[in-house]
Amino acid sequence: MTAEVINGKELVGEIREEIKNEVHQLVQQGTQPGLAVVLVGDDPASAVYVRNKAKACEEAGMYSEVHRLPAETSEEEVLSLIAKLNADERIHGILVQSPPPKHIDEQKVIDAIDPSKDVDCFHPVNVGNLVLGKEGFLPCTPAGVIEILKRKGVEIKGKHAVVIGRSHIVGKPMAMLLLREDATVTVCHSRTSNMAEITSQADILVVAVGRAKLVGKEHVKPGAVVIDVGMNRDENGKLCGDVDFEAVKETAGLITPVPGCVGPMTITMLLQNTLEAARKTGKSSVRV
Ligand SMILES: Nc1nc(=O)c2c([nH]1)NC[C@@H]1CN(c3ccc(C(=O)N[C@@H](CCC(=O)O)C(=O)O)cc3)C=[N+]21
Repeated sequence: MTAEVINGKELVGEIREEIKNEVHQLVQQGTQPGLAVVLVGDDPASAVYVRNKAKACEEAGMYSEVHRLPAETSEEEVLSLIAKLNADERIHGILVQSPPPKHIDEQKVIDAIDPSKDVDCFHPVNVGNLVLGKEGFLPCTPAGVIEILKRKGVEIKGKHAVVIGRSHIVGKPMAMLLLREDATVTVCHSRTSNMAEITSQADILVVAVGRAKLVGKEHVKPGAVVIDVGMNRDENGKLCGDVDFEAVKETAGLITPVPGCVGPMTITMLLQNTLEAARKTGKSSVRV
């Protein structure tokens, strides 16, 4: 058996087209959704992501601004920029690229973001609402994974979903979202023993660890849906996920490629959240 490889470009293109139409309508009502991205330091990978986010905003008809701050910027200066963006009526979404340089307390910066502008869904208020199942922003990468599953017609309810990884950004909120969709959820991590035994029971396997080729054929039940959130460089400097794609492709039923699926879908969910934030705050933006 050979897996169907999900065409991420097609999926993402479809959703971005929908978002673009909704942005257009909102602009006609007098509000242009606006996103501010804050990048502290000069990590080259972060610079690429930030550029991709700004470009996606523009293509969707949104306003975007990128604040590039030198690596030695003080925590105080970042906090004062956040305060300015919180008060800026043109800005509906604020994202501080993670991770910041070590001298900056990331949690402190996140706590300073107005929760109604926290399009990453990293603020404790939004994380709390997510866990309680209340309305609010959904974290971009996990929300993107759910979107992929739904658009591909994968049933989640009653299925065994296994998440590998327990980060605050992906693993934990991913488990929460799958639970909200009525999956039976197991979370594996670096201290899990007999991981293959557990993951090979999964109907849906989401891998978010950050280690190239961690997941092989022995980890995957024949016919399972495998979602690869990893973003690594292999020995030749080529982008690759956490899943040994060539091996697992033979076993899985449905699989996501890296690059070209979860990454662009994450950015799409960021656009979605920014649009929602603009809708909620209503009339405060640029008048056209
Ligand atoms: N506050 C914050 N929010 C984030 O959402 C956030 C962050 N910090 N820090 C870093 C991670 C990483 N991340 C990616 C998003 C898109 C791609 C993406 O589009 N990847 C392309 C490839 C891009 C390339 O060529 O390098 C793909 O998978 O096809 C990758 C990585 C968001 N993150």
